[in-house]
Amino acid sequence: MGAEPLLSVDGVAIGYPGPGGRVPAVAGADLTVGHGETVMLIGRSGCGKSTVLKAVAGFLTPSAGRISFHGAEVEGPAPDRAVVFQELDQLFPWRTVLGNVAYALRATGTPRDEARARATAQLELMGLGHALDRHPHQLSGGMKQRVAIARAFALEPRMLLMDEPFGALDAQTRGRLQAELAGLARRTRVSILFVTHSIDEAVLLGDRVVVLGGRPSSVVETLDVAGLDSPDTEGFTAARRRLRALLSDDREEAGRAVLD
Ligand SMILES: Nc1ncnc2c1ncn2[C@@H]1O[C@H](COP(=O)(O)OP(=O)(O)OP(=O)(O)O)[C@@H](O)[C@H]1O
Repeated sequence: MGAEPLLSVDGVAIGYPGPGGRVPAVAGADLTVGHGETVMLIGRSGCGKSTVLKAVAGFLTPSAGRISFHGAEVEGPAPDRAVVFQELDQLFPWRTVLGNVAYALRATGTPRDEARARATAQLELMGLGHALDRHPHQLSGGMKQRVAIARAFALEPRMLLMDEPFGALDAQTRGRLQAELAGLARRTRVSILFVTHSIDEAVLLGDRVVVLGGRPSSVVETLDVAGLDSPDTEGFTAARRRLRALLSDDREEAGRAVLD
């Protein structure tokens, strides 16, 4: 791991336009992601996880604070930060599986033949070699997410930004894709910032878990969960217990804020 983190989010605040002016969503996000590290972002629904991820992607501009990536301030989206969303309809429905992945490479300046070759190799690596000519409507949910992940990896980004990519999948498919992602991340040493609702997913996939809480939200705790990849172990259970406590505290706080 290099001395400087790949991603550094410092004192970031983000709001959205509301009827009476700007409504703050995130008040103080502070986190880092090191080279080759997987950092999970967790918090109750609506606490601003996706908002932070979108700002790192360059889709939203913070009203305060700073996001630096690979030594420069984030000024907009770029292929060095590839995004995978939860929605199963993030592929172009009129393009084939191969076309979807090759298109992303073409759009970032890769020559046609090289784009097709790289796309084919990545899709084969992810067990989709038999489905290159299919269209998205001919795929299962798990296959669609696998294509979206293949498309992101094909770009060879420095960082993957994943917004609940497995949230719409059944438990079995989710487990399979989690294992595949962990394997790919290990092999490629890509860095990952991953939003999840699931405590077990956070502990299983993460090196660290960043907990967002409060309203507007800020980082309430960061947990080291590196190496905890078996749910039956004492370390895994302790991390799960701590995260449950933090998340239920935050739900109580949120409830009080509504009642006050
Ligand atoms: N485009 C938008 N315009 C106005 N408000 C928004 C917009 N996007 C999000 N918000 C608000 O900002 C807050 C944070 O939303 P965000 O989607 O980042 O939360 P989240 O933690 O990712 O939620 P979830 O876990 O439910 O996906 C919420 O109160 C939400 O209603």
